[in-house]
Amino acid sequence: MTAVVDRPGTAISVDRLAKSFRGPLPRRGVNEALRSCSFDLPVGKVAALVGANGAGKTTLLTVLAGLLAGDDGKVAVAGRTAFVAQEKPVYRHLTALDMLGVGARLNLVWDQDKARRWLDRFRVPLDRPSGRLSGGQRTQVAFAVALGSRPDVLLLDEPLAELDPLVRREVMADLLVEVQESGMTVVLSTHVVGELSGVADHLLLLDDGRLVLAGELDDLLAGHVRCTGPRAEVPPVAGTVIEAKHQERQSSFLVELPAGEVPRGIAEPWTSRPVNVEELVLARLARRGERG
Ligand SMILES: Nc1ncnc2c1ncn2[C@@H]1O[C@H](COP(=O)(O)OP(=O)(O)OP(=O)(O)O)[C@@H](O)[C@H]1O
Repeated sequence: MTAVVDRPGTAISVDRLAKSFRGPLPRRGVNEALRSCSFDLPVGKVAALVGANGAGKTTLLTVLAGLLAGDDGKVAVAGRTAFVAQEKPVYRHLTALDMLGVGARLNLVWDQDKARRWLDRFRVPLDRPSGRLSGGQRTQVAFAVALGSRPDVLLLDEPLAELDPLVRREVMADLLVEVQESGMTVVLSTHVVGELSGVADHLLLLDDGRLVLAGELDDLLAGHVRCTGPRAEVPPVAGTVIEAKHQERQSSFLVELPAGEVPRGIAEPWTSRPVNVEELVLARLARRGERG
């Protein structure tokens, strides 16, 4: 079971969490979905959980939500959680308003106005059976129910998948307002990495069940640099090469700087520039592909 965080200012604390699934008979191989994952997330932050298909994002969110037990390690969450799962539960005959009624009955704390405002804001038909709502509208119903329960920690599994680009932006902007007003903490898994800037302030990057990046986004970005210069086998700065691209006369490296290193200017003809979240994540994910 998920424990309660006892450190003030920490919303989620995960320490060496491991979770395996057993494959089907007769071979019954073990699938390590999470391998010794550790991170802390402060209260009031928005963390983006990214990783390739099958990296372990849903498994981590499900454990954080208290719906699945880890095999090893510790998980602690401060306060009440709400979980919007990837497959939105559809009670086909219940309308959006019925769903709010269910939310009101199932939750000890319930804010009907907040839930209702979300449905109105995104123009969700209130009295149409859920089975006849679009995928995006069903997502909004799930959001409304989750927000109505006034969670301290909101866990969202690919919430943007069924929303059009404009609505995605509106939903993220409104969620940020909720975070600012309520002090809620959000963890959202997503493949839409290009839209994370200005939304997420923390990044959790899973690679085959391992948490390979975890921390404040600005710190993670500052710990990497892109160097471009004449064709070379190694970059002009110390660190771990995350990505190397070579053309006939030019090389470009994305380098993770040694911990605590302040990036210094590099000698001409090399040039360096900061990396953005999209290229950092894509380079990390591609690295996995190269390793097989
Ligand atoms: N109930 C289960 N039984 C067996 N294996 C499972 C189960 N749930 C997940 N897995 C496996 O655990 C690994 C992690 O799955 P998970 O759903 O957490 O990944 P994900 O990062 O959310 O993927 P996606 O981006 O495709 O949604 C995968 O290899 C998956 O096949």
